[in-house]
Amino acid sequence: MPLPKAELHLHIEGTLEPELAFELAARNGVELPYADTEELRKAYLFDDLQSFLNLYYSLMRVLRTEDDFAALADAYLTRAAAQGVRHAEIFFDPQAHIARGVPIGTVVEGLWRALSTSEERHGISTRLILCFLRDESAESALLTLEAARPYLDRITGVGLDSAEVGHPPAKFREVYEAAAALGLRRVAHAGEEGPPAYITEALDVLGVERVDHGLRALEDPDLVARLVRDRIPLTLCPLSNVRLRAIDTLEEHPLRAMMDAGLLCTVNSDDPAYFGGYVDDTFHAVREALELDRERLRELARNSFLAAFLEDEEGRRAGYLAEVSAYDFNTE
Ligand SMILES: Nc1ncnc2[nH]cnc12
Ligand SMILES: [Zn+2]
Repeated sequence: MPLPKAELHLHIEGTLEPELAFELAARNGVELPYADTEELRKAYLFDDLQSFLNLYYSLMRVLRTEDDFAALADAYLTRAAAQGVRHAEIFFDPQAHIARGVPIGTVVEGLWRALSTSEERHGISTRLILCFLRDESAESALLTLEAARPYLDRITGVGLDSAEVGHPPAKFREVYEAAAALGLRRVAHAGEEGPPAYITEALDVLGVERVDHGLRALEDPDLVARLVRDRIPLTLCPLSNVRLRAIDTLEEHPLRAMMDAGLLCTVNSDDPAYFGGYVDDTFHAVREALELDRERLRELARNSFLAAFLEDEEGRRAGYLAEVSAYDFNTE
């Protein structure tokens, strides 16, 4: 039995495995520029975030109907359950679908079909987080939030993703203010490739409660002191950082140093179909590479539940935390 954990940084479109991509392509009559799944997998060699995003957006063309989004989410939840995930906060990128003529309603209804039965079918509680694409305009983000209005009872929060450098958080001040006014929680990718100043700006200008990645935080001691003092969680994605060449090797990942600095770190899979592992695979990889002992792993699992948006269900959070405390590593 794997260590119980929450996954807080997971792009549902990044869980599209080659097998499902080909199945949906056939079903929807979409041509893929790869002969088979093996050839597609060979394309998973990235130089940086942008080179990954190019493939990520291109492969999404196979997702067209509610059934497709339901199948995508159900496949993720099935895998996540086997990885010890008890709670998942799932990102989706509506603008990437709307731009292809797939309405946001198709996306949300499809995802919701899988999420609404996730507890009974997979033993996983879920939240949905709508991400704005930061390389699109602020106006487009506002229109997206407007388009999401009929579905807000299913959406817990907003996030910010896609190409980071050159698209600082402040560009999205207005849409984050509107999201806050609608009672939505706020997170943002920051400090993945971009500088630590983007993390500070996401806190100051967007009012984020959690930072996605925050990999470069250690470069700014004042920022670290603030993140520690305010207990702002970071959703780190170590396998992603290596695959997108933000760092050279997993052994050089700052996760251990960040934990030593008192930061509230969590470990997540980001886009597991592309980066070589789901979340428990990631736990195992960092455990080996950074020589983390069992209590460090337990701390990461505990942090994942502390950082989760479970304020409306504190009893559930307490139950998950008790599962972590009681976990016996000998049953792994
Ligand atoms: N790691 C990542 N960074 C930014 N945007 C993303 N979209 C999907 N994965 C992403
Ligand atoms: Zn991400």
